[in-house]
Amino acid sequence: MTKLSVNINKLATLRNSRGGNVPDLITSAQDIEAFGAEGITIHPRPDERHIRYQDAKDLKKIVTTEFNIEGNPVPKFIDLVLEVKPTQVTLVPDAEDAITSNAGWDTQKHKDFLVDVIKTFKENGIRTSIFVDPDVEMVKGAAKTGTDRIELYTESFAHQFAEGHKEKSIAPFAEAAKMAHQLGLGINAGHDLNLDNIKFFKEHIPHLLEVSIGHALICESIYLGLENVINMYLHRLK
Ligand SMILES: CC(=O)[C@@H](O)[C@H](O)COP(=O)(O)O
Ligand SMILES: NCC(=O)COP(=O)(O)O
Repeated sequence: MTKLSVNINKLATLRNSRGGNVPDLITSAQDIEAFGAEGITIHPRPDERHIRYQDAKDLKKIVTTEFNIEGNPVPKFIDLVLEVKPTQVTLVPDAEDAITSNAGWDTQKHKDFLVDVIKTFKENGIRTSIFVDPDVEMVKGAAKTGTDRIELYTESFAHQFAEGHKEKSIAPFAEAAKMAHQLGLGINAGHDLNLDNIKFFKEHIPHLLEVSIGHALICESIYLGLENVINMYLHRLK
């Protein structure tokens, strides 16, 4: 059974674009859970361009499924996570100016740093996951950090899958996942997963515990909801 955690960054982007509180992230998260999602993911970035640090605190009060906070463990982020105490923290090596996450950890180069922060989070009862590329050596390095789980960075899979290279797209992920399972690591995955590629990914990655999906899920929701909403307006305008 693979849990679906919905990343609500894009709802915050929409809210912030108008300066008000529409859509309301609290109501949205509650509805997303009511519709069956098994987790809520947020990825506050240092510039707070979508999720604000205050959102993390407010969401903690109402999320009843798994609450997953992702981000680069800079001091401000570590303090936030220790205060909020989500179910899971996912560590991502984001550059400050990155448009979106674009690489996994070098788990060998950053081993000592990761060991330290992971220990701190685990001592506070927070499950840890670290974002890694589908590279067996990086998975082996992850196992040495003490993390509970890894999150496989699926951008390369999604890109190659969309170009029709299905077998090539999944091969490194299947290998990395096999190694992670052998080493006792839980397996999450995320980035650019969507309605077209998720079934294939799930079928080829055994022991997949959780996927976090945001950008595509919100775009798909807008598109698949358009017909319904346009008709509701037309009905009211009769
Ligand atoms: C780690 C990851 O892949 C996602 O959290 C993604 O980075 C979402 O962040 P943005 O919504 O800022 O693109
Ligand atoms: N961890 C990945 C995530 O939360 C969502 O990524 P995306 O679906 O917005 O690419």
